[in-house]
Amino acid sequence: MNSRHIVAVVPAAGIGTRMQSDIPKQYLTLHGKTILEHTLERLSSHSLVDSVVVAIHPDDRLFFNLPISRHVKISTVTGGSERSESVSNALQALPHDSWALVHDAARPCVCQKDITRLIDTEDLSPTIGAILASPVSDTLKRGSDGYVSDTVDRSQLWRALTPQFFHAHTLLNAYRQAHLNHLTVTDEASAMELAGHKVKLINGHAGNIKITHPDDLSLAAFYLQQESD
Ligand SMILES: Nc1ccn([C@@H]2O[C@H](COP(=O)(O)OP(=O)(O)OP(=O)(O)O)[C@@H](O)[C@H]2O)c(=O)n1
Ligand SMILES: C[C@](O)(CO)[C@H](O)COP(=O)(O)O
Repeated sequence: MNSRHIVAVVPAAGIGTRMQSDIPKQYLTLHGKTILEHTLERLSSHSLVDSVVVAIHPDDRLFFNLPISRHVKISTVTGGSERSESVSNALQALPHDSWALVHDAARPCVCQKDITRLIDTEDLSPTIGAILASPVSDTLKRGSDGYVSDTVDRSQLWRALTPQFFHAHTLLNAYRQAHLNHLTVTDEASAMELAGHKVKLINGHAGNIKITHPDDLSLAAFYLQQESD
């Protein structure tokens, strides 16, 4: 039984440059709902999630038109110029001793079973967290000037997914330390690793894709359909 106070932190303040769309990708529609609505519905409906804090762009005029923006569990903070800043802004708003379940708005296909397995990971502590991840199954090449320079041993490589689950105050301090050291981190685990903490790898559903490029939309639509079947 989980006695922790768990807050889902949703970085949703990006502008989706790589999607090349007229609006930020989290507001594109799949199966009649925005990507952000799909994501927030899955997090806010999870029985182990006590509340949700969404980091939205300062100029975002779309979020509060969504009915889910009025969900009793959901509140917002202003995002920053980088994902790490958006997450840090949300972490500062959390009650002391919360646990942060950080999940990209751009990952609407996350399944509830994976969220439960991540939260229920054994032996977590303020200095030991856990992330969903997927083992690499392709042969990986390092490239230089358009040619293969070498083949990377994939046997111990994983793709980091989200959610990533950490003690909120420890994670905030880790992000602050990375920022003070001018280190760019692209996920919560990187900040925690740099701070010398441990991160458990929890095998997650490969369909939990991050919608980044236009081609990802049809794949996400497929995986969303699988969940609703
Ligand atoms: N300053 C930022 C940048 C990103 N994000 C969020 O972090 C998640 C993962 O980032 P990414 O996929 O890179 O989204 P964008 O930054 O919007 O995409 P791009 O890099 O193509 O602009 C997304 O849900 C995005 O909204 C955020 O909250 N604040
Ligand atoms: C957090 C993340 O989704 C883990 O794979 C990834 O690092 C986000 O990267 P992005 O460039 O901000 O999309």
